[in-house]
Amino acid sequence: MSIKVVIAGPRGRMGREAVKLIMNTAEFELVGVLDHRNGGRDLNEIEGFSSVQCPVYDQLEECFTSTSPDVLIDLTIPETGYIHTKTALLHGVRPVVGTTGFTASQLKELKALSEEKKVGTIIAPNFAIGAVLMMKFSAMAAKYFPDVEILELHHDKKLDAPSGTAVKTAQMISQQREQKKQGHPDEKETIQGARGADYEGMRIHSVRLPGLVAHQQVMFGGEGQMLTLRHDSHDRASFMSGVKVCVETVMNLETLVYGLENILD
Ligand SMILES: NC(=O)C1=CN([C@@H]2O[C@H](COP(=O)(O)OP(=O)(O)OC[C@H]3O[C@@H](n4cnc5c(N)ncnc54)[C@H](O)[C@@H]3O)[C@@H](O)[C@H]2O)C=CC1
Ligand SMILES: O=C(O)C1=N[C@H](C(=O)O)C[C@H](O)C1
Repeated sequence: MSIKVVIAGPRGRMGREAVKLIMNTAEFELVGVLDHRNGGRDLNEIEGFSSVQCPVYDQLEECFTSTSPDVLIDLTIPETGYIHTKTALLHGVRPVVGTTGFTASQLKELKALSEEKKVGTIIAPNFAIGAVLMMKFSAMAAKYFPDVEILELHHDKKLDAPSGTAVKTAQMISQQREQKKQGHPDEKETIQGARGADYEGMRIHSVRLPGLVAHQQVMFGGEGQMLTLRHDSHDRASFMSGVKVCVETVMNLETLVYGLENILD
């Protein structure tokens, strides 16, 4: 039996890749898409989708009622993605969320709702296996190198900063080290923001430039040595094997999983 999927944000950079993935995977069926600007049309009327037949909705509830999907893939923007995820949980539809920028309290609320409704949910700040390994290796390294700074670099159309990946990396590192104020105890910024964002004493620096896709460098400093871990997504195809695993796995979950590393062997 196929897994029925709805995609929110099909015209986006990630949404377009996700439409291709679902269309090219025999076990998945694209039953609808949510696009706030094109409700009532068919996807094949929209530029770039001439070979994909599928109804477009601008209201999520109507989409769910008409298509009875198993899974919602959300690839939109933070505020909207949060509302979509909540709405999906209330309708018994399993969310697979790539959208980043949710607050800690939103994540907590969605986790509680997922558990209450027993509706599996995956929120993955990064679907690329290489990025997940970089995060895991960073957490391992932090035990030996507690002085660390994160540099994330993205295209200049990105809305949230720091990236979801950088925040998740910092969280994973902070589970392996004591909170630590880094740098000189008396350091002063002469231009505000020079030292980056502060996550439990760990600095996160965000670069936004045309020409970039999605990149992160985690730098560890020790006595007379440096360790640098870096991952580069040069193409959004890098995220799609992770999306596929999430859609398959979420079917067997009854709680919320935050991070692809928690479902990989
Ligand atoms: N988890 C992961 O591996 C990855 C996550 N992302 C995240 O995915 C999200 C989307 O990224 P991109 O595709 O690059 O962005 P994009 O800007 O290309 O696409 C965003 C989509 O959201 C839709 N949208 C905007 N406002 C909306 C609203 N009010 N209602 C419904 N739809 C709305 C737009 O029409 C567009 O299709 C971002 O949060 C980004 O950080 C991006 C790449 C990888
Ligand atoms: O917006 C992006 O492009 C990306 N967003 C995710 C994030 O915020 O970490 C994942 C990846 O870095 C690409």
